[in-house]
Amino acid sequence: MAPVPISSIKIGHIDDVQELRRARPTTIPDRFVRDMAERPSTATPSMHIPVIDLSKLIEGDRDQSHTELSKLAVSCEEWGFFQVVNHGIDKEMLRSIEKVAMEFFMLPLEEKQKYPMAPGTVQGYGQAFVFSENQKLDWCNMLALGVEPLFIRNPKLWPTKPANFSETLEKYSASIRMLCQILLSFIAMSLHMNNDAFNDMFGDAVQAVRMNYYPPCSRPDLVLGLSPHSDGSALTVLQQAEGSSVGLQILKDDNWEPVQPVPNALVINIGDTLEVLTNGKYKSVEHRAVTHKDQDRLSIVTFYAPSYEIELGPLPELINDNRPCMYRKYNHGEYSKHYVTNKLQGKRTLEFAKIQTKLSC
Ligand SMILES: COC(=O)C(/C=C/C1=C(C)CCCC1(C)C)=C/O[C@H]1C=C(C)C(=O)O1
Ligand SMILES: O=C(O)CCC(=O)C(=O)O
Ligand SMILES: [Fe+2]
Repeated sequence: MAPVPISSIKIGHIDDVQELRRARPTTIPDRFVRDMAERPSTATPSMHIPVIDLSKLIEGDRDQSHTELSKLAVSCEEWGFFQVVNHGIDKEMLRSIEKVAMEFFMLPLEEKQKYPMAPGTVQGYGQAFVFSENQKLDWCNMLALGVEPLFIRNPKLWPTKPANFSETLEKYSASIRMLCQILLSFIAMSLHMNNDAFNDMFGDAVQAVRMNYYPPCSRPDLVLGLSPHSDGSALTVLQQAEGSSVGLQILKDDNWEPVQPVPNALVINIGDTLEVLTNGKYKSVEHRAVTHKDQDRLSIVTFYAPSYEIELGPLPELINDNRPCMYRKYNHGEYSKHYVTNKLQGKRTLEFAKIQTKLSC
């Protein structure tokens, strides 16, 4: 995907938050301090998003799989989020990706800066989605990499330290890819569609990984770890590293609700692409990350989306009198370009595809 011309973007100096934390300034630099309306409130109760047991879907008896499939439908329709347990990915694999990611973030800044995320691009180490000097910054360091298909990879941005980084990421990504395909087949079934419908439609699916490291922040009440956004993917798989602080929040009934991690579960969320394909039946829900005063946090996020060539739009079987067509047809490559060239701003990116007037599809 073509990066935005670097010369056209003035983003100013971006402080590295791990270095900021180390320096322990008495005040938080202004570029990180959010306007009042955006600041996270402290006293929110922790709520439990639905938990789906994949083993019941795959090998449960008729009743179990039927009940779990209905739970999956409700999760996608009412929450846009669920946690999946018994997903088949070994604990060792989960720990090994956490270990290499953490080892990378703990390297000296000069080493990490060998893999810079250039302004206007989304791959490498740094802060993505920054397009102006007066944009507020997230209290987060990230390493984002395209994984599949091979042409989206930029091998120069794959860290050589720790030595087993690439091998671990390859193995992890292959198992997460399989999980996404399995989940998409059950999601299709939950919509009374053929189980292969999405996997066949997606072609050679695009897969990218983003590792987010949130150092502690002395004023978690003033900053955000990650700005509110919905994901542009079809599905996102989010791993909250073992021992991390609670940090993910989802917008539910106009309240920011923290997601309590379930040990070894993976958090799955519906991205904009499935919202469009299902004509808004399944929701791509806004979410953000907050920071903690004393604890750091690591999340490993996989975005899974159709091939760039694919033309998308609401599926005809999900358009009816009760649910008139909400989105126009578009090319997924164009949407990806639109997504990565705009700042994260709630669900605004999806306006790209929204039908504003009462046109038919
Ligand atoms: C920091 O990056 C993101 O948050 C992100 C980007 C993903 C990508 C890469 C790192 C490499 C090239 C492909 C892609 C754009 C997927 C979010 O990804 C979402 C946004 C879209 C669109 C999507 O499919 O996933
Ligand atoms: O770190 C988190 O919990 C949220 C990450 C996220 O939403 C993302 O990377 O898109
Ligand atoms: Fe996200």
